[in-house]
Amino acid sequence: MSEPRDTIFADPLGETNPFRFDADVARVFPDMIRRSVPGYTTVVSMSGLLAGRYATAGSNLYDLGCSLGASTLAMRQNVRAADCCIIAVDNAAAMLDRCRSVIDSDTHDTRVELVQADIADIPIVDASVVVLNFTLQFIPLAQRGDVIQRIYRGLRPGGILVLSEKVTFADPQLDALNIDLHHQFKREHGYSDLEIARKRNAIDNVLIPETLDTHRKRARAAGFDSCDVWFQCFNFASLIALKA
Ligand SMILES: C[S@@+](CC[C@H](N)C(=O)[O-])C[C@H]1O[C@@H](n2cnc3c(N)ncnc32)[C@H](O)[C@@H]1O
Ligand SMILES: O=C(O)C(=O)C[C@]1(C(=O)O)C=C[C@@H](O)C=C1
Repeated sequence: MSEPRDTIFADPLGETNPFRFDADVARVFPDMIRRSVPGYTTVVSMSGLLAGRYATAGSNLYDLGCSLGASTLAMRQNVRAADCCIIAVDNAAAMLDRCRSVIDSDTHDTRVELVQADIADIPIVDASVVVLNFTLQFIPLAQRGDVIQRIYRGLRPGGILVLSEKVTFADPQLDALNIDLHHQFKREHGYSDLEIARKRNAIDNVLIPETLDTHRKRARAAGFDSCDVWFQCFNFASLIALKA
């Protein structure tokens, strides 16, 4: 069955309110994110591969900001370690409702728990893998250090954080170029200039991107022994951070 198409910002007379993960967004989310985030499919499937490699028996795996469960499913399909539990967290009821039916129709063995909560509040306990795919960017800047520190503390030694984000560049020319390339990517995936402009306004001050350097420094400050980029396409990147 084909996914419902994202036309949320297509109406020239529509109001542009701040972006929210409501029922309208939840309905079109798979199409929206695939046509909006260069490399999304690769990031999700490689999150699964990494989860398969780092999951240890009896541990928890977290998918923080799970949306409709794409990364949860990728992890579930790859985990071979015994007695693991994937804890998928999102604070948007509309996203979690749809996530529940996605997970219910999947037949892989690893247990999945869905939790409606703010990732700034949930305890991270006995984890081998934590995935934060395109979610930290929505957390207030002042809370981000604490979120990463709690993840570090909740990971077992040998555990991994996968952190994927929209990023900015300190060099203004590179920043402008990458924003432009991202918009070209969206145009080539069928979004009009109007839709691109309206979405840009809607996510302004809602999605706050940072530089890769800021992400690396925050991970180091939280205690991670190694952290660097494993994937990047334009202004979207994914990092791995390792706890020795
Ligand atoms: C871009 S989506 C994440 C995509 C998803 N990780 C995937 O791989 O398909 C961001 C998600 O983060 C959730 N979110 C935003 N702020 C949150 C918070 N403070 N606590 C929990 N979830 C949050 C949103 O509801 C949304 O579902
Ligand atoms: O930056 C943009 O233009 C986006 O559309 C990106 C983005 C994201 O990275 O989360 C923003 C909101 C939606 O969740 C889907 C994609």
